[in-house]
Amino acid sequence: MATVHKINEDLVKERQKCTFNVQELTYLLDGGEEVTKERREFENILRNVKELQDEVPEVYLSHKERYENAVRKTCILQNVRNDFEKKREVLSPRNIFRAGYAVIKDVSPFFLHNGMFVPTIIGQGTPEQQAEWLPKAKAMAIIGTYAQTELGHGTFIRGLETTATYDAKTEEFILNSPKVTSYKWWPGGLGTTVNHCITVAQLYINGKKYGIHPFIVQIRDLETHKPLPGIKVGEIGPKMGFATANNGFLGFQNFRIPRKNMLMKNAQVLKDGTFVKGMNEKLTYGTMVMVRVNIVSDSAFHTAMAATIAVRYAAVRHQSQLKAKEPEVQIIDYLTQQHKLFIAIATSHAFSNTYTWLYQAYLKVVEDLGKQKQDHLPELHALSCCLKATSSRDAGVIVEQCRLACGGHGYMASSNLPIIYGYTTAAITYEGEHTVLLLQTARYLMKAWMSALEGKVLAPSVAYLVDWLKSDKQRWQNTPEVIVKGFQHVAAGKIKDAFDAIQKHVKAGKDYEDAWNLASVQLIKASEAHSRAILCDGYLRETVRTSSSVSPSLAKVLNHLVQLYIVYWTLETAGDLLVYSNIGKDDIAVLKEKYEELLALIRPNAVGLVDAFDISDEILQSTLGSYDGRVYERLMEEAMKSPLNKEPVNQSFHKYLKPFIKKAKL
Ligand SMILES: CCCCC/C=C\C/C=C\C/C=C\CCC(=O)SCCNC(=O)CCNC(=O)[C@H](O)C(C)(C)COP(=O)(O)OP(=O)(O)OC[C@H]1O[C@@H](n2cnc3c(N)ncnc32)[C@H](O)[C@@H]1OP(=O)(O)O
Ligand SMILES: Cc1cc2nc3c(=O)[nH]c(=O)nc-3n(C[C@H](O)[C@H](O)[C@H](O)COP(=O)(O)OP(=O)(O)OC[C@H]3O[C@@H](n4cnc5c(N)ncnc54)[C@H](O)[C@@H]3O)c2cc1C
Repeated sequence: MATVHKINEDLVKERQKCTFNVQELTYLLDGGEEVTKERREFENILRNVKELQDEVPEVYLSHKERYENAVRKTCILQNVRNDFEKKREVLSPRNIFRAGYAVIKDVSPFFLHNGMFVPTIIGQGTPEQQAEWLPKAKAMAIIGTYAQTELGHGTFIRGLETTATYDAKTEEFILNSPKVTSYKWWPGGLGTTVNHCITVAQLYINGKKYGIHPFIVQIRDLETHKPLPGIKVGEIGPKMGFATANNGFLGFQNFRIPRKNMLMKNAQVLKDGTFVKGMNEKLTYGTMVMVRVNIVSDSAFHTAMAATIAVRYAAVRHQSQLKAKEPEVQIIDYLTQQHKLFIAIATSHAFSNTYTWLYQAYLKVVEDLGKQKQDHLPELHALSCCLKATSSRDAGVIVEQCRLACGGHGYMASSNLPIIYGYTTAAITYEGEHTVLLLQTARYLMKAWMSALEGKVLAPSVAYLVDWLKSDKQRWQNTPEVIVKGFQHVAAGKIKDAFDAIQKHVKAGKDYEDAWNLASVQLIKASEAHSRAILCDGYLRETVRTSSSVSPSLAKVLNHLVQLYIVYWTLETAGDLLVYSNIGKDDIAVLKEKYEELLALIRPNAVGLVDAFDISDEILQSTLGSYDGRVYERLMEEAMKSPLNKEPVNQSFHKYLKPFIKKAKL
């Protein structure tokens, strides 16, 4: 039987101080009591699977052992999931994603199978193609990944070099990687795990290029797992994080696949080689839009994990005295510590709220596309790009801030903050590099600005541009609603400035593309400001909406958090607000005080708020952040697992140190 330890006394006191019902907030964050129950039930089953317990912490395993252990555990996880889903509902993707952490500790080699392979078959395949591959993929009789990026190109996907040349005689495509730069590079699981992949390649018919399209390709023998003839596949080696994701490379040499393997929901190649264009060629990029939306949810979760670790640790940790002769204080009582940590809690809420409405917008566009309507696609693309970019970047900054807030112990692998950081920082690059995605949104914003100048009706997310053009700047008030308007004014002002900068360069004789490049620093700043306005506006609106359906005590805390988020960003961007809105120096002084008041209001609820994220110790995997707060004991227990502590004298002493010291003495 597992030993039950006493909960740290500081944490007990913190939990007694909490003014709201933690469970109520957990249900709200999960999307309902049923979802929480389902999640807890599944996590509980996993907790009791003996084979999933690691005897040796993963950090001490070799690269190869770590991967093999991850595959072993992923297969067990999948079987447990299948059994669970046979008896009950299909688990929600978010619950699967969370539970995965309790098992893999890092990134699963099956991540891309569930994250992109299956969704691409659904999003890009015809009903016949779905009928052929989906049952096998869902049951994991075939395992796949999404192979788009190449050594030479990740961002500019129109420049991909893998070719798929149609041979009408045999009704096949011939796949080739003409140069080293054409090799696929990065896809998760591709190294040694998957036997199939979605390959994105340039389509050629009768010598004519038809752009990039997705193909479903079997790359390994299903029985022997050996690469099929014409396939060169392998793993790309160690990275900053993603240790067990098994990212790989892939090259093709005259590799033939049947015509039906081109995913043809959007564009088709008929038997005789006729190319049938789709409604919009950018629909081929559909899986990326979906994943960008999901990354907002991932960012919320990673921020919640880091906040849970750092807030609990800050409640347990005592260091220095505030006043002489008084005991050392809990570090959470330093205002600077609250400044580092409470924004982490609020940010996670901001992203969760944003994901809720963004995901609904995504579903609406998918529904519309089914009816051949694509009016809202450009707006969704612009929103998913800037919100993916901003949420992943903010999450990266916050996770690092939480690590720093844990002092030296935050640097320990056993704090789990390094792994969480490895994950969050990767998300800033993958699925569309940060700057590149901000520039995609900027492209949309420039068009929106032009439409606003022409007096056209704009999509809801940019409608503030019309208001800004029509009205004088609103009289400043330090209310959340007026501050959000202020953020919109900053965005509108920066959008106008970037637009004018482009025009200035064009008037001076530059090509539009060069003018764009010359204005691009301003363009990304405009995009960031737009993103912040969207985040604050959406978070505020969602909080107002949910507040009416929760208990008054919880509504009050949610209100403190949203205010903290808005005031924090007001103070962070005060310079911009002074330039573009009616805020005055005195308003900023008042908001500084307001911010300090909010920190004080949140302080008694800090531990309750992170408890409400309901991240189990098995998922958190942190010596610093466990529910019971046994920080020092756990640090020592984990240190004792080091192989270097298994023998009193390491052999290197006899081999190297002893002769070295002897020589030094002479
Ligand atoms: C809830 C639980 C979650 C669990 C898991 C969640 C997630 C995790 C899963 C997996 C993630 C793990 C690993 C990541 C895997 C990858 O990284 S896969 C590879 C991703 N690669 C990229 O993202 C590449 C980025 N590049 C691009 O997207 C494009 O090249 C580009 C930058 C957009 C440019 O494309 P281009 O064709 O050159 O277009 P151009 O800039 O010329 O624009 C033309 C018009 O097209 C519009 N447009 C562009 N993209 C889209 C789109 N996706 N949808 C709709 N429209 C689009 C663009 O706005 C332009 O419109 P105009 O009207 O002409 O202005
Ligand atoms: C952990 C991880 C997992 C991944 N998994 C997968 C996967 O499963 N499948 C897959 O296909 N891919 C995957 N990728 C690849 C990933 O999608 C690409 O790395 C990403 O899209 C960025 O492309 P790139 O590497 O070509 O960067 P580059 O485009 O070369 O970026 C380098 C620099 O150039 C700048 N830059 C590039 N173009 C422009 C421009 N137009 N304007 C201004 N600046 C520009 C960028 O801002 C950046 O600073 C993964 C990557 C990582 C790190």
